Amino acid sequence: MTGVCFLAGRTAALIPAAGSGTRLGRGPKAFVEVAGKSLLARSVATLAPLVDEVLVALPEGLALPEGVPARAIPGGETRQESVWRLLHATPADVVLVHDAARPFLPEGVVQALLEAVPETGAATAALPVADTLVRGERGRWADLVPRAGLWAVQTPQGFRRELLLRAHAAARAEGFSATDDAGLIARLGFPVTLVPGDARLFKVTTPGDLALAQAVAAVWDATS
Ligand SMILES: Nc1ccn([C@@H]2O[C@H](COP(=O)(O)OP(=O)(O)OP(=O)(O)O)[C@@H](O)[C@H]2O)c(=O)n1
Ligand SMILES: C[C@](O)(CO)[C@H](O)COP(=O)(O)O
Repeated sequence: MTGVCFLAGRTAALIPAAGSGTRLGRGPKAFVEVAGKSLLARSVATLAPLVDEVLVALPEGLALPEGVPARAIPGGETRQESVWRLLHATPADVVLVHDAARPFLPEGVVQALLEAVPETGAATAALPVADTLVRGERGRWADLVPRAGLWAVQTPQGFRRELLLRAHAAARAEGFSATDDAGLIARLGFPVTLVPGDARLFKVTTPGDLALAQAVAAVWDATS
């Protein structure tokens, strides 16, 4: 174990990076570069010094970019399937699942997650919702959604690996799919700790996000 000494056992970062980046429209998204560095390389750079190993799920037939300190496996058809495969590729006791598509990961968020996991077995970075929320119908305002108590869920998400494996296995057995891993745990009735996330942890999803990422990179690269 390298950076964190309050956890017993081995820790692995699992990075689902096998998506096709359809909404961004620039090919496999993990390989898209921002200020000369791929989204994947940026995500790995924060995590590698804080865990024992980094595992990445890549699109079939693609290899890791040179110099990325990780081990790669082929990903699946969905994010959930990619994480399922990653979970089977490590013996680690604690896993941090982090989207390659969230390239600006403050170290403090990782440390907070690693401190939270021993308490409940599951924790996620998340931010309280700051905007007014509304349900729309055919482009028109239908109902106001009270935002009190609502959080926007980010990654990383940290888990005892056995617990996350159990949650994934249950979901697979029932044909259930979720947009993230913490949701699979909560669905079984287990607690998930909400750890303060960070605005810079936004997910690069659309071309507009890529423009924002270019601007953040200018500051990030100059200060970290
Ligand atoms: N079959 C898949 C699909 C997604 N991911 C990963 O899950 C993360 C979040 O997914 P998303 O942002 O939706 O990425 P894409 O699936 O690539 O985007 P899109 O839905 O626009 O195609 C990304 O790091 C992506 O690479 C994955 O590992 N395997
Ligand atoms: C896992 C996630 O990033 C948490 O917010 C999100 O659910 C991924 O969603 P996507 O539609 O697969 O990008």
